Parts: sequence; structure tokens; C-alpha cells
Amino acid sequence: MTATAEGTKRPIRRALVSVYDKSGLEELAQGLHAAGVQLVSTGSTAAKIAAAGVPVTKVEELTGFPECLDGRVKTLHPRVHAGILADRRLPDHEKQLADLGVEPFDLVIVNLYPFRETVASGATPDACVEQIDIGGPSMVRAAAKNHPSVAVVVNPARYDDVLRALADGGFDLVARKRLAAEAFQHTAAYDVAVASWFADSATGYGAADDDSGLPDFLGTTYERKNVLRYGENPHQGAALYVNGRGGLAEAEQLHGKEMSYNNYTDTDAARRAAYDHTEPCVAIIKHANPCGIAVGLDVAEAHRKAHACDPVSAYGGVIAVNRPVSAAMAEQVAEIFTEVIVAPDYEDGAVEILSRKKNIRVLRAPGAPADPVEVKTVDGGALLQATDRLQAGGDDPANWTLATGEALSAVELAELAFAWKACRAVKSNAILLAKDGASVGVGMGQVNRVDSCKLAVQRAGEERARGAYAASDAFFPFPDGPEILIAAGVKAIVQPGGSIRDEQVVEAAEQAGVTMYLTGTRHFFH
Ligand SMILES: NC(=O)c1ncn([C@@H]2O[C@H](COP(=O)(O)O)[C@@H](O)[C@H]2O)c1NC=O
Repeated sequence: MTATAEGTKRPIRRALVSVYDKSGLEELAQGLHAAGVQLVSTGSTAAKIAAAGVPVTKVEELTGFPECLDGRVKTLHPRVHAGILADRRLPDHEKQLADLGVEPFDLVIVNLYPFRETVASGATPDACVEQIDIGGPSMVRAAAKNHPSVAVVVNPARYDDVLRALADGGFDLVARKRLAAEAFQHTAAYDVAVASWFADSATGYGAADDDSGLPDFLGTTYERKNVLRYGENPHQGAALYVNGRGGLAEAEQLHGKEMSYNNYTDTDAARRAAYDHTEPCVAIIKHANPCGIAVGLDVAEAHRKAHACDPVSAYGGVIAVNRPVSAAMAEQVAEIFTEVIVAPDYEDGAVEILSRKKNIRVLRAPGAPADPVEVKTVDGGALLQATDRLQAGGDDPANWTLATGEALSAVELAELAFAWKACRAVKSNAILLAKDGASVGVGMGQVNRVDSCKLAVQRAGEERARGAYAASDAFFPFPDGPEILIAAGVKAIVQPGGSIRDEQVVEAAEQAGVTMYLTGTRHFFH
């Protein structure tokens, strides 16, 4: 076999066209015809080409076999597939084609039935199954395999390239290989979507062969959306990929500079924090940790309270809101250097107010974060876990156990519940002090809980710590942590409990007359 030189172009004389998405088809067919290319096509594709005044041979005429079974069999025929798969570099293949009376194809243009869109429309299982394209992927894969002889196009956005190549003597091997790669990516993503739908798993990622609910095969595909300027640091290349499920990765940017890698990770953390609360909530994040979380009667009030937690750190922060941003809130934000603001929407005038600052990135991302699972890579593998969400059991104060002290009133319990929920947004070991529905002191990311307690108290300051409501994301292993909170004068503490020294921990609170509740639920966040 002699390898075709990379730069050698293969002229296009005969094309097979079978497309579900018929956008740009008429112009393409006219262009192909004008360049002297013979067209062979399926049912309604052929009808549209003919209607555009372009001569076309129906596949049925080629195969001598009618399209049948409601379109389940159209192109699945040796006259089609031998025409696609013959390796034109091999004299023996050329001879076999001649003996069999099969004419080869130089170009295959196919796009597939809209399986994903049909599933998303809520169609019946039978209707979804009917949209699993069989003949299309077969042609695409055959043409891509045989890229030394055939060019394959799966995306109408490539039609201009086809017309340009025609005028230029055809595609060279490098271009055909690139088209083949695109074609296999297209069928691979299509098959993953079909496989995941069949698995019908809660994760949407694939089938579980046992009762773990976790897929045996982690099947999801991502398409590159943007190349980012750099990653976490300037020497790291980075890009944003989307998996077609919406969310932050597909947020609409309404204003400002291009999002950076760190902007994305902080914005993700900010949305996670803001959407934990049912009241209007604002979370301000720096380096994935909150420098302020607060709820209010409206978003402007929530923002004032969140900002007041730590105005120094909020400089250059990332803000997430769980409600549309009002003009009043926008006026406040416009006064503070802010990297990103993300919200489900913006009220009239809010974007214009925010846009007074050239650089602030203004994002619209409708809906709460909804990914059912989180995937983290480790060297040589990946970890998948169900996404941590607030639990109906342990995160509901109605289910908490009063370990010691006076039971809180409903208003006080709501304060402690706010602290508990807000603490979930803090990197472990996490301690959060709150007052009036706002964080006032946060101790984050320390390698022991005592230091997190010290940090939370120090950041709150004496006055704000006194009478605050304290939450810990995981149990206190020793009484030393709570002792710091107690010494600072907190009113109540909530923590999961479950340490072998719970008794000593509870005793410390008891002696000081501080109320302590146990949730039975932990929220590590790393
Ligand atoms: N069954 C087959 O032999 C077959 N061959 C081509 N198709 C698909 O039929 C569609 C085009 O059909 P039409 O030209 O009738 O609109 C394309 O999306 C193509 O991928 C087929 N359909 C499904 O498998």
C-alpha cells in the first residue's frame, strides 16, 4: 500500500448526502452541482435537493431496494457501504468495485437524527428509540475509517469549507483526517447519549450493575467551549468544556472581560453557597471561600449584610445571588471592585448600572446548580460522588438533637440554621459565626478545628462574636474548639456530633450554659 502524500488533494466527483438537519443544504447542493459533483441522497434530503433544482439520484435507485420499515433501513446496503469503504489506494479494491458495478463516493455528508433533543422534549420511550440513528452513524464511521479515500462532513457549519475545497481541487489528507476525527467524536458523543439514556441512572452518566447507584462506566462527553487565557496559574494551559446540561459552564456573559479559570471555580463555589438558602441570598467568594454570606428581605439588603462580614476580603470578590439582581443592589456592587457577579437574571437597569465598571464580568445563569454528581480526577483515575446537598433529615432543625442548654426559640433556631447552612459553603475545617442572617466571622481551610475556631472569632471581632450563632461543618474531636467559641461568648453552637469525645465536648458547652445542637449530618467541603 502506498501512502497518499499528506498534501495531495483528492478530487470530489461523487457525494452521498443524507442529513436530518437540512440547514444550508440547498446552497451546498447547488455548489456541489456547479462543481460537477454527482449527488446521491436519501428520502427527504433528496426531495429538498431536487426542489432546489439540482439533479440527484435517490439511494433507492442505487440499491434497487426501497427505503423501508419507517426509514429504519435506507442506506444499509452493500452498494452504499462498498462505495464508501473501498480503499482507493488499492488496485484490488478498485477492481472489485468495477466487478461489482459499484461506484465509489469521494464525499459523505451526514448528520444524525436528533436523539438528545427528542429525549429532552419528554418524548415517549418508543419515540426516543425511533430517533436512534443507525444508518447515519454507519455511513459516518465507514467514511471516517476510509479517510485516505473519502472526506466526511457531519456539521452544516463545515459546508463553506466543502465549497472552498471543491474550488481548490478537494481536501488533502490532513483535512480529511481532521474531518474523520470530528466524525468519530460526533458518533462517540451520540452513542454515549444513547447509552446513558438506556442506563436510566440517577446520575445520568451510565448504568450501575449493582445497587450502588453509581455507574460501571463513566460515560459523558464534553465539547470545548472556550480556550481560556490560562489555568490556575499563567503557565498552565486551560479551556472550558461543556457537557450540554446548561449550568454555569453555559452561562450567558452580559458584560465584562473574558472569564478566567479562577473566575469559574470561584463562581461555582459562590452559586453553591447562594442557592443553599430559600430567602434572597448573596454570597461573596474569594479563593472558593466565602468572605460573606447573608440573607435579607431583598437582594440589596442581603448584599449589604454579606459585604459587611469582611469588606477587606470582599475587594475583588465573586458574587452570586439566588434571585434577580435589582437596580438597588447593582448600585451597591458598582461601588466595590468585583470580579464577577452571577445571578439567575437582572431587573431593568441593573446590567447598565453594573456595566459602568468596564471589567466586572456579569453573568446570567438561570436555575440552581443541578449536577447530580461531582467528578474529581486523581492521578490515573477519577472519583465520582453524589453531589452534596442539604439533607431533608440532618439539615432540618426540626430533626436536630438538643445536646445541652436551653432550647432556642423559633427565631433563634432560624439564626442557628442559617449559620449551619452557610457553613456548608466554607472549605473544611469550617467554622462560621452568624448574626441576623449574616456571616460575621469565618474560619476556613485550617488543618485543625481549633485554628478554624480562633480564626472565625478573630475575624468576627469581640463585639460581633458575642451572642453569635456558631456552626461547625464536622464534629469537634476535642472540647478545645468549642471552648474558644464559648470564651468568645457565642449564644449557641451547632455541629454534627459523632466524636468519641462527644461527652466532653457537650460538657464544655453545658458548663458555660451554651446551647448545643447536634445535626447528625456532616458537610465536609474540600
Ligand atoms: N436507516 C438507514 O439506513 C438510514 N440511513 C440514513 N439515515 C438517516 O436518515 C436521515 C436522512 O433521512 P432523510 O433524507 O429521509 O431526511 C439522516 O439523519 C441519516 O443519518 C438512516 N436512518 C436511520 O437509521
